[in-house]
Amino acid sequence: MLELLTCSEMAAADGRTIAGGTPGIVLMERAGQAVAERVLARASGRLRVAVLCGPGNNGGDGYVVARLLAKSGHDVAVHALVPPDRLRGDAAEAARGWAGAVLPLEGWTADGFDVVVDAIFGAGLARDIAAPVDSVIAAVNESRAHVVAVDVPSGIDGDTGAVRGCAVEADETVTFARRKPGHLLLPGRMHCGRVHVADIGITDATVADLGVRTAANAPGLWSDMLPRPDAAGHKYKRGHLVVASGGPSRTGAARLAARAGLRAGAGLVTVASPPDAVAINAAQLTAVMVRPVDGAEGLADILGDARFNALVLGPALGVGEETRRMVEVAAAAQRHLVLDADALTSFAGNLAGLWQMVTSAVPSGVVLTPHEGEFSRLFGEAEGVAQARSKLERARAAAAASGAVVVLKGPDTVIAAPDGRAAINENAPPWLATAGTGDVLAGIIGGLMAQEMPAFAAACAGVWMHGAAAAAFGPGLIAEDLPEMLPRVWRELLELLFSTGN
Ligand SMILES: NC(=O)C1=CN([C@@H]2O[C@H](COP(=O)(O)OP(=O)(O)OC[C@H]3O[C@@H](n4cnc5c(N)ncnc54)[C@H](OP(=O)(O)O)[C@@H]3O)[C@@H](O)[C@H]2O)[C@@H](O)CC1
Ligand SMILES: Nc1ncnc2c1ncn2[C@@H]1O[C@H](COP(=O)(O)OP(=O)(O)O)[C@@H](O)[C@H]1O
Ligand SMILES: [K+]
Repeated sequence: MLELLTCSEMAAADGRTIAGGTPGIVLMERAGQAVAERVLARASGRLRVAVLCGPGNNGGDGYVVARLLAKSGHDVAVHALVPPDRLRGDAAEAARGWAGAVLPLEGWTADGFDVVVDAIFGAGLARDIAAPVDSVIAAVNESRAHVVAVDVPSGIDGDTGAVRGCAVEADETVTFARRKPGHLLLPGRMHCGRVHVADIGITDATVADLGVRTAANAPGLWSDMLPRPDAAGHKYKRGHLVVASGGPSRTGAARLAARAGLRAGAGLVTVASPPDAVAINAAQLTAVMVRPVDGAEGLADILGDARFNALVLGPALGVGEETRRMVEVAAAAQRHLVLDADALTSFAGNLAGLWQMVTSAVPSGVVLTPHEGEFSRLFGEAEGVAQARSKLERARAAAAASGAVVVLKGPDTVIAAPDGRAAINENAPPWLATAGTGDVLAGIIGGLMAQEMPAFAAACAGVWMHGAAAAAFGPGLIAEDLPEMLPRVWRELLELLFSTGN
């Protein structure tokens, strides 16, 4: 159930289900039923319900909801953007099932309604919302009524999560078969309230046949690739992660990443430190080791030892030629690589160099972890990025342009692979936005890759574990707290895996 369907994939699933013998009106009836159930779940007495119906099938769902709620004894008013005789197909049929009055949508006010069912626009939203719907949406958002959106809050683009002019702020959203990217991407996610997925008879096999490439990021996506504790294992079997440190006044970021890599399960972790910063690093490290490494040349020397199998390069490393050369040395030495912060910025304006470096690295892949600023410096000019309609499409275009797995960070982090797979993360709490948490993320992903977890899976798992660690700690979090929460996250993950037999 982790797949996220675009509006056109949903339409294809709908079409195939209808072709398989389930009439469209039956799907609409089930959709309306699922929405009505959500409203009824709240009812302790007679409710005053406004059902706001648009001109398409989203409105059709609304007429079904209106009929079912009225039948259950609630006081229902239908307000429609177009008169029922202008509806077509299944929506027209659904409207014929509504015996009550149909009032105009224009000028609707929230007076006295307990519940608003938003069935104005769903997957068919095609342009920005204008008058008179804009003022109706403003009235919905100002009202005290409980708002239940059908499929997506009207005004939210289901594919991109964008607000098209203005959008309903729902308390609950009932969608069908699977969630859509717009339920997870911002700002869409903030408009949905709680999202329920209703089964309307579109089978898992029908969804599987669509070849969907986008998923919500959750353990089901990568748990079978997680490194497992092995009774016969020893530390050398769990990889040796190297994290490069900046100079004497810029060492903290590498230590944060290093500790996170160790907590993520790497058998050993070494901070590769400029010689003049070794004393500072050594004074603050215990389980993590330190080694003097002087720039790209020094890195090439230590990579003569095949046991150093993964590297995190970038946190506070410095922007410029030397950092770029360190990245190239690591890639040429065929190590698993996580590139963050300064390592990314060192390739700004040099996408061809980045591509060359990535494609010379190990086939299992390179992971790039830009935040929005680093992303635009690096990929602003990349093919497909400027034209992309959403964060999801931008991350995908960047992965294709670089050949690397791209983790485009933020409250709705998108992880995209060059082969087109992508995942949207949703477990990161807002208190994760604090200095140094990005360094920790790079370390977690590096730690998983040191254990030979494939790049895309390691990136998805790392992002999820990072969010789960922050959620487990709670508000007041600082970056140092994150690695210390990983044991709890691991325990929960492993319990989940053993309980589901995976
Ligand atoms: N697929 C499935 O499996 C199932 C789908 N189901 C339901 O169907 C919904 C999709 O229905 P849909 O395709 O008819 O689109 P919908 O959102 O009703 O809007 C289209 C209408 O709005 C209009 N319009 C668009 N933008 C506008 C704007 N800014 N301002 C003004 N007008 C605008 C547009 O006009 P046009 O662009 O043609 O001029 C057209 O008339 C889906 O969300 C779900 O609820 C369920 O029944 C269960 C099975
Ligand atoms: N509003 C937010 N809600 C949840 N997570 C966030 C939010 N803003 C940022 N993050 C996460 O916090 C981390 C910040 O990383 P980054 O921007 O590299 O910071 P730093 O360079 O200080 O380490 C990323 O994992 C990002 O996804
Ligand atoms: K809607």
